[in-house]
Amino acid sequence: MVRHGESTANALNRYTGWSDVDLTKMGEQQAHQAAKQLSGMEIEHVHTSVLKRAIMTAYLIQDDLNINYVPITKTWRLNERHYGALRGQNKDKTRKEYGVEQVRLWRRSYYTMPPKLSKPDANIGPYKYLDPKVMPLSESLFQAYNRIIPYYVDSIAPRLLDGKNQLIVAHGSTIRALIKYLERISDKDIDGVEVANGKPLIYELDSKLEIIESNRK
Ligand SMILES: O=C(O)[C@@H](CO)OP(=O)(O)O
Repeated sequence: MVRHGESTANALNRYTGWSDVDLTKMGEQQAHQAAKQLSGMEIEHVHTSVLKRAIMTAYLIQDDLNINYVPITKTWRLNERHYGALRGQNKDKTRKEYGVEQVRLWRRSYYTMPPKLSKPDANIGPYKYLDPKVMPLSESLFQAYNRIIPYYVDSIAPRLLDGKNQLIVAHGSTIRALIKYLERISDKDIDGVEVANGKPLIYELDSKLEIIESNRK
């Protein structure tokens, strides 16, 4: 699992969520670094979100590994957690306005929802055929988990059971949800888990999809 490289919003310290922002030059370099760490692994399927910071990271990694031919699935289910009305705001500014503890809860608690949008985003582009009823106004990690894990169960686990290594290029909270599921981390303890840009988390699983080894500290 790889979190996308640094985005323009990360560089400006802004809440991002479903905003579709580009990678910075540093973000592209982080993707190349990630590819170096993955070299030698036989990857048979790539999964990413419908957000271009993850898609571009995936493409750069595929290109460096010379596995451009490997099928890639882009799904809204792997999108970052939706940051609601915080989207686009500067994180330090919100700390000053709402306090450090409130911001910590919005960013890292499992059940806290960020303030909602007044109406959902338009059903256009990658969301054109997505049931409007599931377009979020904002999401807690719990809500994001409930859309992410069915994708893991339906589309990633069957290929793992078939012995296939797969690359998931996604987002901080998407990957936190997957870590929570794979490592059975409690609702409380997940608030201490951080995921760095462009640093592959490699899990080796047994035939029951339990972890044999991982490089996550
Ligand atoms: O803004 C976001 O969408 C995420 C990831 O960059 O930020 P945070 O780490 O604050 O959840």
